[in-house]
Amino acid sequence: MTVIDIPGSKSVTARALFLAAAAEGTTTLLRPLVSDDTEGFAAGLEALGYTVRREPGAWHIEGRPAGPGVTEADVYCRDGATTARFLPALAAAGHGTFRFDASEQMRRRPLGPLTTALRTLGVDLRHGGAEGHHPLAVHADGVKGGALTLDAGQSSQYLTALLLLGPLTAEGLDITVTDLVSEPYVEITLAMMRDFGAEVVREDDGRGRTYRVAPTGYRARTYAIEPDASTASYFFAAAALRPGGAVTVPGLGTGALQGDLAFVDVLRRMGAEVETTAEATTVRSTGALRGLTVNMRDISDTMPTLAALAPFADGPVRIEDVANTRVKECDRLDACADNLRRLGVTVETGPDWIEIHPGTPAGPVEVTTHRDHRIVMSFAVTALRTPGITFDDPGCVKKTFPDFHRVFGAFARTP
Ligand SMILES: O=C(O)C1=C[C@@H](OP(=O)(O)O)[C@@H](O)[C@H](O)C1
Ligand SMILES: C=C(OP(=O)(O)O)C(=O)O
Repeated sequence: MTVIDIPGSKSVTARALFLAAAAEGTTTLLRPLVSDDTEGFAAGLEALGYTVRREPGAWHIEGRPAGPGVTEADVYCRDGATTARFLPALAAAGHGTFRFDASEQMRRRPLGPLTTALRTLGVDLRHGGAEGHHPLAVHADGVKGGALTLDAGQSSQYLTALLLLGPLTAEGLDITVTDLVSEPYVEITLAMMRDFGAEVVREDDGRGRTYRVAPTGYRARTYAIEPDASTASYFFAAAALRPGGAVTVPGLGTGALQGDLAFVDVLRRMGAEVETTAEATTVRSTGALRGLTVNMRDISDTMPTLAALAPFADGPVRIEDVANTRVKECDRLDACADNLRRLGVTVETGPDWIEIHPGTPAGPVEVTTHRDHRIVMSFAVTALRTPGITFDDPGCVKKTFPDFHRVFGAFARTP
């Protein structure tokens, strides 16, 4: 049985950095993810005048409940959507002029509903180019709070950014949501806000759901980051694929925060054996890999993992309700379909679905990654059974897992 230590969760690290920065006191984050996304988030905080002291295995953040420690800043968000969407909300609670920009890839990704919501709250926010995209400037003078309606059908990160801002407003925030994808990420947000002292409730009525956030601020604490469940999906998929394969991931057990751990339920439906204890999750191959139809609206970061595994199933794999994967690091439905077709696999796609037929992928093929870490890590699973797969940009895994090739390669070589 191979035991793999998976690096910390990107989503939990990003939220913890926001909460620590906004809290009263000094927070210590244990086992934060160290990758381009989270280092970019921490660097963004530093540009805004926060202090982040990094030690191996622990980051210490001095909180500033009054907001950024500078009155003017330029923040570069790299490729990270958590950085690009959460930090403008943090800046809005402060006082000053804060300019944000991001990579070409991130500039293409939308954030219009978030910028519209911030303006509704009275924030003077101006775009440097296209409306609803980076670059943008926040001319901040605190946020009074109030009520707003939000469409988070394209990204839950708009809602998370506003929820995180809620406790920093003068009067609190009521957010009524008309549509929502990736809902488990909002559950992570709510749980972590409460861990840092916030009061937030969710009410459902005929019109939809409303999140009511009280103006409590946040309290610093020591917080341990759990391993990244989306990263773990490549190892779980590999274990399910390899004859006699098995892997245990410690730190992702029944109490895990991340919805993406539900990827193992998909593998179980396909025939793998899955065991989840309080401390860990184990996936074992049974030799069977069945086709299935699955709705991945809640766990769409694992759509490419399943797509890359799918040709080896004994029937078609149809993945539904994943339109928002078209506005990630790349259009992931098209990227998965194109690369699978180049490997000789039959694939159909629609606006929000993909169907992959059984087949034997054949190289040599250089996978077109579109600088998307998940395309690389997913097709590394396909490569376990397909000689001749290479990548046009293997290094883009640095977004969430700089050491992926070494760790996954060593895992693949274990008998
Ligand atoms: O809040 C978060 O940390 C995330 C939410 C999800 O995005 P969407 O809500 O845009 O689907 C997910 O895909 C992303 O990797 C991380
Ligand atoms: C979509 C992703 O990242 P983000 O939206 O945080 O940039 C991802 O990590 O798959």
